[in-house]
Amino acid sequence: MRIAVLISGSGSNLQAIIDAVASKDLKHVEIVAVIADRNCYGLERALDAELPTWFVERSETLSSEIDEICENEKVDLIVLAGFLSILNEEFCTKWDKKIINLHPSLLPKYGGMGMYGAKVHKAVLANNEKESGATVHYVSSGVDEGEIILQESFEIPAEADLDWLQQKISEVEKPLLLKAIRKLADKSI
Ligand SMILES: Nc1nc2c(c(=O)[nH]1)N[C@@H](CN(C=O)c1ccc(C(=O)N[C@@H](CCC(=O)O)C(=O)O)cc1)CN2
Ligand SMILES: NCC(=O)N[C@@H]1O[C@H](COP(=O)([O-])[O-])[C@@H](O)[C@H]1O
Repeated sequence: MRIAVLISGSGSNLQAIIDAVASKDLKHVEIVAVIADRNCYGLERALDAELPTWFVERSETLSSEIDEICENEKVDLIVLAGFLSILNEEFCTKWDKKIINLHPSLLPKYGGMGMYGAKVHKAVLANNEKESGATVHYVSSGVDEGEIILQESFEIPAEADLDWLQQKISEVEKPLLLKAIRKLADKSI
């Protein structure tokens, strides 16, 4: 399965995919494109791994530029791994059930516009939630509204702070994302 990974940040989840492919923990998967919408450390990770990499500026044409790359590279699955631009309706319709997103909460809670990165963790802690987790879902035109593929939850201890939650989410979401990609890759054989 030919995958494109879309990033906007440090790329630790991209690195998890890179490492899983290299170690054959993720079989029948090839990263054929890494696409960033801003300068970010994830780009360095992609270049270090000598992966085909694109930088697409945030603009009205972002979705169509990403579409062209994914068409040209014959992408089978688009993985949003910390990607922070909203893909337009035309793109989401065309690539329906071929785009997945990793989100750092138990959707439908703490999803939608404005809910990304530490903003999610701060909201979860502010509401004194007793559990949280990560979600992998199909991407639809609405933000974080697509069909859920997999979720992994954990209890939040009373003494948990932002650092604890960020670390716990980071630990939980990487195997969850790999499990989702593996599930879709196995289906595609
Ligand atoms: N059409 C869709 N596009 C995207 C989805 C989606 O479900 N449907 N998921 C997001 C990822 N995401 C949460 O998982 C998310 C990303 C960004 C935002 C947000 O509020 N973004 C801000 C800008 C942030 C920035 O560029 O620094 C905004 O658009 O104003 C919310 C949720 C990826 N795309
Ligand atoms: N709403 C989307 C969102 O918040 N995604 C989150 O961004 C981080 C990216 O980390 P990374 O760049 O190190 O992979 C991850 O925690 C991911 O769940």
